[in-house]
Amino acid sequence: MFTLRDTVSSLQPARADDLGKTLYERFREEPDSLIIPVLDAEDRPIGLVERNAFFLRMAAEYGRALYANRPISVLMDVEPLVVEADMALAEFTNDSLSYRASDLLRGFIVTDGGRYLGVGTVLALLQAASESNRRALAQLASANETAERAENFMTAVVEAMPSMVFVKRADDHRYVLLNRAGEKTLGMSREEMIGRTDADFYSPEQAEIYAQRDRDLVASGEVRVIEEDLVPRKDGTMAILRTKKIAIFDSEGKAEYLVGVSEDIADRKRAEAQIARLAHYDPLTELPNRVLFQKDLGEALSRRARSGDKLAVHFIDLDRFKSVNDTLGHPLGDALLRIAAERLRGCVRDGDTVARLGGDEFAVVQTGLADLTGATRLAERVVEAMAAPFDLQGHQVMIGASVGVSVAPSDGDDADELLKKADMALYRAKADGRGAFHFFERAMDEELQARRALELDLRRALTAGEFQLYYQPLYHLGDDRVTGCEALLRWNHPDRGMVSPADFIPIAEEIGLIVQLGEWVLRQACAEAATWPDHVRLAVNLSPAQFRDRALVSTVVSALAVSGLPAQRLELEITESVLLQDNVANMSMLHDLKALGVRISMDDFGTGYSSLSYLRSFPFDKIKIDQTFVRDILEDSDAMAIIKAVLDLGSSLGIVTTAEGVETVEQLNALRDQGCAEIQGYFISRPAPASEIARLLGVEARDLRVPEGRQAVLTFAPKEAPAKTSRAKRGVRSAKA
Ligand SMILES: Nc1nc2c(ncn2[C@@H]2O[C@@H]3COP(=O)(O)O[C@H]4[C@@H](O)[C@H](n5cnc6c(=O)[nH]c(N)nc65)O[C@@H]4COP(=O)(O)O[C@H]3[C@H]2O)c(=O)[nH]1
Repeated sequence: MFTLRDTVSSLQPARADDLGKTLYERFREEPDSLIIPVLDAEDRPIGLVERNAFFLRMAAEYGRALYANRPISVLMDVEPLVVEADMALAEFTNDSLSYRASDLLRGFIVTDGGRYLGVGTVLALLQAASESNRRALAQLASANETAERAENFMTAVVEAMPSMVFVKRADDHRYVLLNRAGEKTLGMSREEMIGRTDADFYSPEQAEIYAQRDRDLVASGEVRVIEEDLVPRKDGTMAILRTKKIAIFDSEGKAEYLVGVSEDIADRKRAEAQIARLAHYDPLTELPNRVLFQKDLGEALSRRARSGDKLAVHFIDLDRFKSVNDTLGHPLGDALLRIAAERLRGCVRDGDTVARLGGDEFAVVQTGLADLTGATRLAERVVEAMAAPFDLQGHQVMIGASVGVSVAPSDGDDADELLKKADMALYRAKADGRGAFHFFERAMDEELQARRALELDLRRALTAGEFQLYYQPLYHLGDDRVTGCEALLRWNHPDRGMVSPADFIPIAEEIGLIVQLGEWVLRQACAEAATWPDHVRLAVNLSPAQFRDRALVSTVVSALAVSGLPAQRLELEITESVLLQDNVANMSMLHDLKALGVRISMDDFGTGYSSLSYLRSFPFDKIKIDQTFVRDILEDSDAMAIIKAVLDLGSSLGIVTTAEGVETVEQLNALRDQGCAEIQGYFISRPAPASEIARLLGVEARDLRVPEGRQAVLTFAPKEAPAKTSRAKRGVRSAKA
């Protein structure tokens, strides 16, 4: 007996928890699969995903981003028609008149004992019917009236099929059938078509191609697929069809009919083109994305190798984009990126590639250069174009851009290498003050290697016990004694010797090590300070990056509890950048710390924005005047005026003021004359290890005083050899602000 088992083609199913991107890849690799059945863990069918519906969904804006990583169970839109394999075709055709035509046409799932076996398609039904040489139909006919029902069924199905179905006679290639979808696809009625051949509709060349295909089909006896065929419609427009054809043979093996099913793939082609576009273009700016940029750069480099010209890669980063995005919101941030992309397009020549690599990073491939003049000009044009104000719905915004440039062949001839070197040059342009461009130089590579090595060493240093704390006294001029010590971190590198905190703290911030390191400093310093006399406070620097760690307050609580140091003896020094970034959260942490009884100092005052509003926004216990003012106090009347103003401000707000970097008795006396309460600096003592400080504090408690005289009295010799610092100290803790 002819059963549905004979119509099953095995089609690899998907699992409910597979991801959308698995389906996407399968549909692309298997153009024959119109559906993919979805199974549960026990191999039972639970759904179907349709090719066209799926592609349209993935091609929609953000479609891929939305669905690619979702499980297939979310993407199933169709309840499958499930039939058991042993069902007789006769019975199926009987029953099938009650099914929805679309269920059948899309394909139905055939199971064996409830478990998935494969899919049945209408085309497979037709084919199976011919292969069994009408045996099935004859049997059906004998089973009273079933043949007629089967034929009715077949006709109903063929008519309802959304794909074009046509049948020709195998001997003279005359059309004998065209379904409704076929009439629509070709723009021709069946009356016009039936009884004629292709030669009656198409050019002789076209008709001959079709005739040859038909002859091949009969000769091979196999299913043939024409992946993409441009077929003229009656009105002259073109249909894009994918056609599957089979020949149907009679009992003597003579070809009787040629059956074709054509699918109009114009929509699918459009969706695929859209997807290809999404894979290569940035939807926001419509510029090529990183993938296409790298492809274009690779091709441009091959052309360059033949022509011998130079080629430049410009890596462009918008300078203050993040703050625009944060303050004006993402829609205006997007608008800015679109305008920036437009300006960049306006800077380059036709044939050069402008791409958005992501975020606020863009890149340009500039080809056909005889020397570096052209590259310099382009970089200048980009910097200039980005420096002009951006009008964002009435907000005038200035951001600027920095550019790093690498050149082939002098900096390399490989896409990744050139991009990497342009990036290094960009890093330098930013470090040099932004709004500038820089060409790659070999030394940058060496610097980068050195920095990488330092990063690796730094990650290791904490466990290797290479960090140590030094302490520098804070001297109270009114009480004439040391009333506190500031903990200053030292890294004793096994090969490099002492590395300055100005060199390694910014790196620790960048690589995220500062939280761990800062916690070590707090715990170590609290433990050491707990052994000092009760009136001596401990000051500890906090990096803005430590405020990103929501556990900061509990770390402080724990360091105090474990060491037994009273909270009132701990002073935390912050810079104003802590108040600049993520203001609300940081402010609430500062209040929590203050509520513990810990004192909060504003460090390096006078170097940044020094906005008075910061002093009003939080009840600071202390202001530390930056050492640059103290250094100039005797020579520069402006420095003196600023110090006076800060001292007045401190006293009117009831905040203690400390002057940093006091190196001479003249500076000390000048500060004392202005009413400064507290000083810190080499004149009192250089930073020294804990053991020295403990000794000093013991001695000092007995008899050391700073007199009105001329020399330093904390006769304690400077113990610290100065560390080599390659960067200015200023802004060390605000590097990431
Ligand atoms: N020329 C001169 N310099 C003086 C004088 N008196 C003190 N100094 C130096 O000035 C710096 C004062 O620390 P800072 O402003 O908080 O500046 C510190 C601070 O911002 C940061 N830092 C140090 N330790 C830590 C730490 O444990 N955590 C964090 N987050 N930052 C730290 O590194 C910066 C540099 O630290 P150091 O190199 O130890 O440099 C120290 C100190 O050695 C003087 O009379 N003349």
